[in-house]
Amino acid sequence: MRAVRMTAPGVLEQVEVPTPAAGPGEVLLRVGAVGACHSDLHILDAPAGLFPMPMTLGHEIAGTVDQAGPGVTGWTAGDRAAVYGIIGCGRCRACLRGAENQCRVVPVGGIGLSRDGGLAEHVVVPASRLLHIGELDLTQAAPLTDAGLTPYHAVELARERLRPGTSCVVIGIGGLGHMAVQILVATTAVRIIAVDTSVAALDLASRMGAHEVVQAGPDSVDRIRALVGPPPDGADVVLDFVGADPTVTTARQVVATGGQVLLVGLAGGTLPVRPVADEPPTLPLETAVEVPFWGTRAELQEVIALARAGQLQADVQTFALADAPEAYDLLRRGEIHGRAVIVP
Ligand SMILES: NC(=O)c1ccc[n+]([C@@H]2O[C@H](COP(=O)([O-])OP(=O)(O)OC[C@H]3O[C@@H](n4cnc5c(N)ncnc54)[C@H](O)[C@@H]3O)[C@@H](O)[C@H]2O)c1
Ligand SMILES: [Zn+2]
Repeated sequence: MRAVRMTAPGVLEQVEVPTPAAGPGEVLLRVGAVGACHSDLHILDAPAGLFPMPMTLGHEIAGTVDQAGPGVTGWTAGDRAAVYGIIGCGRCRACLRGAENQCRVVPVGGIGLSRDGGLAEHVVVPASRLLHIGELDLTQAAPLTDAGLTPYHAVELARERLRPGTSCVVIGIGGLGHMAVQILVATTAVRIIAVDTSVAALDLASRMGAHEVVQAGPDSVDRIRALVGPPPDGADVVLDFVGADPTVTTARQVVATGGQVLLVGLAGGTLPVRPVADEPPTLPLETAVEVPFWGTRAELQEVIALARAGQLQADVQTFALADAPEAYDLLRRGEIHGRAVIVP
């Protein structure tokens, strides 16, 4: 079969590999759609040794069951499914309460992270990772599994503060951010302020229901404060889907006293958390800082339900498998709006 693999650090190429077979408890899936996540770029850029190599990338997968391995019940050939990408140990305290995204044994275990992913004609996944998608299109279902699930989980973590009448600043309106805006619209009554460097991304944010948009630049802190109020007032919640120095700095300067910053983006920024020693403090008093990672299977089921109810729809741009390297180049240059989805 054809697969797009990371063959060396930074190198993504289409190669021929043997079609895998489903082992006990596993399912062979014919891949229908795979989202191109910015995390794949971080994986490509990571130093050798952090991730298996060569490895087929792609952790945002939807497809059709081709073959169920020995012992699999409940799934048969032809069933359509979305794939929950995390594979925890299944035995630690976190996994046992369903928080496989906090597994303490396999911290970043998953499909396309620690084993071959979905940028291929087929992928083998544990049957326990499959979720039914009803009538949803595979190109719509795939982005739900990360671009939908991760912001949904972040919003769940912030639920306590996202009361009616509060404000939420969403930084980075890309694959995850444009889903975050819709999730906030569908599940809260907060005022949504979208921030991005790109005008096209801000247009997308407005279409998705953001109440105000701010183009990121030297004056973004002042412009956001003009909307949410100056310290000690500010945004009740900041969702940072970039995580670079300029965005984490913005986040800590616009978050309200008693507010919450959720650092989702992995762009290597540093967020100093030393409220007592600093003068003035790096973060307002009583600020919560969280570092969400992906989400739980139960949350993915809710995300799928939200999409089936017509309240969450990825803005998708599709590419053939052979064009996956081009899709990632465009993503790196900031020229993908919404989510690039590869259709093998
Ligand atoms: N924590 C997790 O579980 C998790 C899961 C998935 C992705 N991620 C990470 O989240 C980040 C976003 O992923 P994505 O796939 O949505 O990426 P994306 O490339 O689709 O979107 C990024 C957006 O951020 C905007 N942006 C870039 N620099 C900016 C700046 N300085 N100020 C404001 N906006 C800026 C871009 O214009 C773009 O719209 C990545 O770092 C990714 O690795 C984390
Ligand atoms: Zn575990």
